[in-house]
Amino acid sequence: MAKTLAELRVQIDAVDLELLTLLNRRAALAHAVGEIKRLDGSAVFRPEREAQVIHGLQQANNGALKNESVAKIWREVMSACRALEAPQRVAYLGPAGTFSEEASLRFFGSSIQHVPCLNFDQVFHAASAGAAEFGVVPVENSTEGVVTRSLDLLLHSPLHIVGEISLLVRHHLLRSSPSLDGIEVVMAHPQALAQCQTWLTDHLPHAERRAVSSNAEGARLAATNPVWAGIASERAGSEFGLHTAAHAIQDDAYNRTRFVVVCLPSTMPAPQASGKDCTSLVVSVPNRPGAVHDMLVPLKKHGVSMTRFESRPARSGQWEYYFYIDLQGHPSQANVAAALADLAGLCAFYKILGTYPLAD
Ligand SMILES: O=C(O)C(=O)C[C@]1(C(=O)O)C=C[C@@H](O)C=C1
Repeated sequence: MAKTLAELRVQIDAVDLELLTLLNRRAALAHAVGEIKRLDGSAVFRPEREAQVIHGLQQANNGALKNESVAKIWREVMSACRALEAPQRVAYLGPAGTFSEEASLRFFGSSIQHVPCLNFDQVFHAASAGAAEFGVVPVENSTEGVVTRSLDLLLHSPLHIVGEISLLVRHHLLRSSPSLDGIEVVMAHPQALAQCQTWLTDHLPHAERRAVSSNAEGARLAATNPVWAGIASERAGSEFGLHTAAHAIQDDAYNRTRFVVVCLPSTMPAPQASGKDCTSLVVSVPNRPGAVHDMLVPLKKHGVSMTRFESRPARSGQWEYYFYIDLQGHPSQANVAAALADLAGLCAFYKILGTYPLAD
């Protein structure tokens, strides 16, 4: 005979108690690992080990749970275990409710200490000066292109890139009422205003577009005045008790932002090869005919794919540029190492920004 709801719940309660005992046993083991790491001064956060754990469990999974759920559950379990080893402080553009916060939670799980910052400069400063172990900043958006300030900060920073996250970014028009009537000012980060400009021209042609330090800050301000609106995430809307006056107003339905995770090499060394890696670097070449072409020759010669090539002014007043390059692969691969060595020999300036596993 089928079991009753009450009987099934009794069984669930028993399984939960077993799970709790097991999770606490796991937490105690992680705590012991943390002691070893504290004594030898090695990094607490080991993304490659976490990826291995999840992969192993997904291979072993033959139950009803989807592999995607297995990954989500263990990411959180390991986030909680990591926090027992040592609290991991993560700096990002705040306040609460920004996409940078969402990217941080996606990468580290929810057991982090939040260090919300006023701008990207502060994020870099927090992670370099020891106020946070890690920083998370956007570097490019599929609609608007590069986030120039992040690239400029990476150039001279002692921080290196140890990971990336790609987020589907849906912007909503948020305000204290659910209609579009009477909106005089729309506030958001300049990147979000740019990502929604066609919608704003079509639907709110007379509203002033006001740039503020973050989308969540725009949402916070929108809650203080009925003729103001903000462009931000659903999370920011609920954080500040706002209505969604228009959903998904970004001009491109597939609008994505790529974030990178940065830290001091002493906090965490470059991740080992995962099999699907990216190496980011910034270079400059002497200002002479063919120099940019020559720079790409080593990549072709050693069969290394370039997935990104951006230029930024060198600010010398001489029309000189820094080139930001993403390569597929890890320097532990012979062809990547050879291409990098050849490239370094051609460049007036050469800096590896980091090597890290590609986002899923
Ligand atoms: O294996 C380790 O190095 C651990 O610290 C344990 C653990 C885990 O919970 O499994 C926690 C944090 C690390 O990022 C990787 C894995």
